[in-house]
Amino acid sequence: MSTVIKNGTVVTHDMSFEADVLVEGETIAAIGKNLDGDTVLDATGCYVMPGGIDPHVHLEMPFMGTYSTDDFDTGTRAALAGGTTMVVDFCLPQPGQGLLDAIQMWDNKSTRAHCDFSFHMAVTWWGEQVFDEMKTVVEERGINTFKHFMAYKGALMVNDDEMYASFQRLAELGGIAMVHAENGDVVAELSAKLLAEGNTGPEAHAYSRPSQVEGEATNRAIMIADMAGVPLYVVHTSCEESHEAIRRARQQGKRVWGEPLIQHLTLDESEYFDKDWDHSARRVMSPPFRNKKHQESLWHGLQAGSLSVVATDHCAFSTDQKRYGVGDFTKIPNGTGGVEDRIPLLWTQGVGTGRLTPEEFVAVTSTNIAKILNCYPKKGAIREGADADILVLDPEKEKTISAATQASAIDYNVFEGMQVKGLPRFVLTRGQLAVNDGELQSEPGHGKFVKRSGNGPVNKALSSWKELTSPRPVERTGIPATGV
Ligand SMILES: NC(=O)NCCC(=O)O
Ligand SMILES: [Zn+2]
Ligand SMILES: [Zn+2]
Repeated sequence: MSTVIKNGTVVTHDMSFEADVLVEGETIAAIGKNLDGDTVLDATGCYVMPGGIDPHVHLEMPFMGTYSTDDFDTGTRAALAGGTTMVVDFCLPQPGQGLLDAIQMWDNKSTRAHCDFSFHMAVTWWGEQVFDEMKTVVEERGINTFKHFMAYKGALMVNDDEMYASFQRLAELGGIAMVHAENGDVVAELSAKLLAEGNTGPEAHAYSRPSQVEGEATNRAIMIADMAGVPLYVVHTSCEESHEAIRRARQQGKRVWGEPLIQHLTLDESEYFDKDWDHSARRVMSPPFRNKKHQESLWHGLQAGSLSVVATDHCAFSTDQKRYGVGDFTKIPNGTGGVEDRIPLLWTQGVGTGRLTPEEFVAVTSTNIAKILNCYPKKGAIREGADADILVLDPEKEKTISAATQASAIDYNVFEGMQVKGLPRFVLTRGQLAVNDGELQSEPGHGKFVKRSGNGPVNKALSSWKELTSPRPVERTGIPATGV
């Protein structure tokens, strides 16, 4: 069975051109003029691009005494509805739990995925078992990215010595370090002080996490990664201080990437000052939404290339779950949804305004992260042999975002009421039609795990450079006799 997508404009990260795309089975078989197939999808007036990759989601995440509501079934369905064809979740070992054990749990959770997925591993504690199992995780399980939480003290947070040890191990294994960069000690102090002063509402969540805590932690992680000789990926970069650290590091030749979220690009801190407790609590996430100055900085970073990827950190809690924090903002489960809305919102507010070109849009929603994760060109590419993960985006199709019509399982949407122009006409996941003329028809269980080997091109380059520039003893002649 073959499918041909006809009459569209193919957009890749570096060029656009008119061509048909032929899909045979699960992969792209040909790109060219006048192609034929068993099924014809008409892409007249549309852009044909690599399906979105969201490298930061938490599906059924155990967190703050509950589990995030969207699981691999509803979450990946929502992804496809919004033009995303691959998501990457985080395996979170409990303190003392082995990494391979945690992967087993995530394998069990992900059997109903509608689109392809992969995992990052989180290093939530440190010991010999973690050190040993990291090798198996990279070399046998195909996970080359390891996240470190510098926040959530007393829960997921690791300290600098643990982070440095883990980063060094990753450098040996050809892995990539990831960080949630917020100074967890300072956040804990500020939170306790705010609560003691009677600041209990959701706005205090934002007060407890000023941009300095993120800027400081980002700088610290960059320096530790540089000393360990490992590439670094900074998740949910939300502010100028953090962006500035990443920008500077990249200008110095350090291998660092920054990931802004669609939420931070389009929503701001005024959400926390709403008189409705539920409205504000639903938008509690870490880092919190910032002011317009920070927002502009993130857009500029995407334009300049100092920020590389737009993600969502999709971690959707229902209103009832958010209410665990009535009377104490530190108990509001942190997280917001976005996986379904990232592509239409970024197209509308990025390409629609002229901030981004269509090619830059493809780069930051798909191709850049496929390269970073070392699964390019299987993913993130429209080219022969690539997986047929394809988004046909109709730039004229519009909607108003509403919880009433979303695929996500939660009872609200943080983007409620926002107008978007640029929606999927068709979405293919490994050749299977998941969105047909705007209608979702995906299947649970279709999604497969994507293995990603270590030692990608950036790891190889960085380790060569570190080897070349490593400290060496000076060869000397005429060493004086000891002076005693
Ligand atoms: N971001 C957030 O608030 N929740 C999800 C967990 C994390 O990524 O920190
Ligand atoms: Zn985080
Ligand atoms: Zn996250």
